[in-house]
Amino acid sequence: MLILVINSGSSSLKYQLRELNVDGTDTADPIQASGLIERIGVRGSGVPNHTQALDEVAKELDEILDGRTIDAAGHRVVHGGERFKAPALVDPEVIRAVDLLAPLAPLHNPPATEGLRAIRDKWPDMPQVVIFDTSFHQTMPPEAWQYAIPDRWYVDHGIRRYGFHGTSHDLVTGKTAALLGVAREDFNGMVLHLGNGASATAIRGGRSVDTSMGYTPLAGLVMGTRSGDIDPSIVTQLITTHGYSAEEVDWVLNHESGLLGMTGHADMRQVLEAADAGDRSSKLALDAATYRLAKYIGSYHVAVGGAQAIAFTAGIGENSAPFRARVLDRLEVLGVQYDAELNTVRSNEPRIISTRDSAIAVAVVPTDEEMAIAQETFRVVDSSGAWNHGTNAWT
Ligand SMILES: Nc1ncnc2c1ncn2[C@@H]1O[C@H](COP(=O)(O)OP(=O)(O)O)[C@@H](O)[C@H]1O
Ligand SMILES: CC(=O)OP(=O)(O)O
Ligand SMILES: [Mg+2]
Repeated sequence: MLILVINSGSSSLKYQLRELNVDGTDTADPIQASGLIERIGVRGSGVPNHTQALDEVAKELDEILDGRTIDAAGHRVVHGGERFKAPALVDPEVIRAVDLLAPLAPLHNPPATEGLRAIRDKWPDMPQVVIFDTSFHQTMPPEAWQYAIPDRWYVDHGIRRYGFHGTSHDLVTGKTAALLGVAREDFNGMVLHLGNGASATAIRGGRSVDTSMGYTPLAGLVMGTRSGDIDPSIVTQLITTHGYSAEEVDWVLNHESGLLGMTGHADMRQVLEAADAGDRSSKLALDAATYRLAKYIGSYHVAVGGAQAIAFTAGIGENSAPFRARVLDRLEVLGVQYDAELNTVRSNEPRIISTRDSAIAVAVVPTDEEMAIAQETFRVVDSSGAWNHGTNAWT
């Protein structure tokens, strides 16, 4: 079985071609091809839109496929609104529904629908599945997702907390419960997905009950280029008093803030290096990022009714022992104790880095969104009987 995984970012397209066994499990060497097309729609890049980017992907794949056909495509879609609580098999109505969610994720959903349409046109018989970053968080109770704003803004515009990175939070929740040897339904804890975009999720009974991103992926933690939480009046003041346009403010908060805004570096490795070399703004940025994360962990300890574990995942969470140490040092008051040596061990396996006496276990658990998307795609197509071989998903 060959599954094409597509992750359309606002100006990039990542893909993986993965091979699964006929029962939907990974083969020994599942990644058959992978690639990244960047700077889509940026002037002078030569790739004006996601449709053209997919043309390039198709060309690259043609050589690797050598006559074999792809069995299905799975797309990461950032925003599924309230409608999509689970992955869905794509038909024309689903594409339209994703399109209608564009106002909630103007940078992310339009490229995703462009990708869905491009694949439909190129391989009309190939079943496609959409997997949403928001789905996992649809279990949050209203007290967690409702903002204290007039109800009509929710009713008329869909303004509420949605949350993102759900595919990763879901996968890591399952792996962490397994690592602890507890049933997923009995697992309470937090998952910290710390990549370029970063979010923390409170997990109670194996489900999301709160998460740090909000209406959009701009809210919450200090990220590579995003501010995370700020006072909303900053936005209105910049526009009404200081002459900025709404577009400029939106751009700066999403692309020129966070670590980049504070230090000149969006990449955590560079920030850590500069801080070690004595750079004051980098030290302050690390303090701000770890302080805010520690505050979220403290509040989620309350939200989940007492955490059994804290799981670190994604680029920074999996790879940066110094960043983890700086966060964990702030959690002593919760009885968290970690083993400084275990923290620095490099491994691709889920592992515990806390001491036996720690009141809350601390785990490092690798995520793999592409693997999860491929397996979900298989499961959805398989259970709907839509494997093409003669049938056409579009008729
Ligand atoms: N060894 C490391 N030490 C510190 N940070 C790291 C390390 N490896 C990766 N990172 C950080 O991980 C982040 C990227 O995470 P990743 O999950 O790959 O992001 P995304 O999928 O959102 O692009 C970057 O900030 C990068 O600096
Ligand atoms: C939703 C989101 O923030 O995604 P990413 O981390 O890939 O930017
Ligand atoms: Mg990511």
